[in-house]
Amino acid sequence: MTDQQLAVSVRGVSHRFGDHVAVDDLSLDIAAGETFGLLGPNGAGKTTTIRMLTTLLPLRSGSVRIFGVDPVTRPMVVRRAIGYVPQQLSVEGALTGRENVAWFARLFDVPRKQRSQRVDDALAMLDLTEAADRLAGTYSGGMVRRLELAQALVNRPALLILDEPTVGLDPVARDSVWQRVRRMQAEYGMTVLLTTHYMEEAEQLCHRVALMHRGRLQADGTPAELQRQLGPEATLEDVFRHHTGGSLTGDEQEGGLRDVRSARRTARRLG
Ligand SMILES: Nc1ncnc2c1ncn2[C@@H]1O[C@H](COP(=O)(O)OP(=O)(O)OP(=O)(O)O)[C@@H](O)[C@H]1O
Repeated sequence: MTDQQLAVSVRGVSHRFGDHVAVDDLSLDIAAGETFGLLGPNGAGKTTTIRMLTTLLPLRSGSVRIFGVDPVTRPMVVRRAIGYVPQQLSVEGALTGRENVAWFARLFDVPRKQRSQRVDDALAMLDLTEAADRLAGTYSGGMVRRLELAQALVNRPALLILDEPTVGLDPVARDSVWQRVRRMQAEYGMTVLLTTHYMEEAEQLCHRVALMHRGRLQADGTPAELQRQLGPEATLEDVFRHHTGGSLTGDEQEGGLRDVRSARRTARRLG
């Protein structure tokens, strides 16, 4: 596969926080147009990896290419190609849904003449047209998440990166986010990279997945391939448990604290 057919190519990437190795010699490829899931328990290194791909963290060792472009030497080209929905809230409650998306359109340098159409299109794609002129502070958790997707979509990114897109949402809101992600992907043909703890989400959305544990890549392939390797009856959750030593939440202590943080984030979202 050539560099252009690869949306993301990661080679031998590591990242330390002090003595702690958060990402350890990671290599993976994501083909253009596929939906790729980065799976792993709390603290596996998923967000750190994403932050390096999006140029938010410096790349200290190894190499990354986004559509063949080196983010170290051409960070602006890479940033323009990427739409990023982080775990932290990126919606301003005192602005309307439309104003939130318009703000992102300005941030991303969407040409002035196209802005209002692009904002309308992004809101429509996420089924937020009717609620567009309400303050985002009045939105439900699921609507906030859809508004964040609309923000990330407004510059028509070639690569959409979603960090735990449905954490803290109820099953109905989760399903509605999944539908929109599928629709966005089908309509714009973009590459999607998402992280998730939910194996059902990975099975529903992802063409291929990679499993990380303690900073290292443990396995990658299609969900069906990984399941087959383990046995005829294996589920993706069995695969996950097999490669992470049985834990869906990582190190118990760390998982506890991080779960609280994640629940707080969700509560803020909903509140
Ligand atoms: N800014 C930081 N300073 C110090 N340590 C950090 C920092 N960010 C992350 N870490 C540590 O690096 C490791 C990987 O964290 P990371 O957030 O990448 O994991 P994750 O797989 O995204 O987890 P989660 O699913 O909980 O978001 C963890 O042990 C975490 O505590």
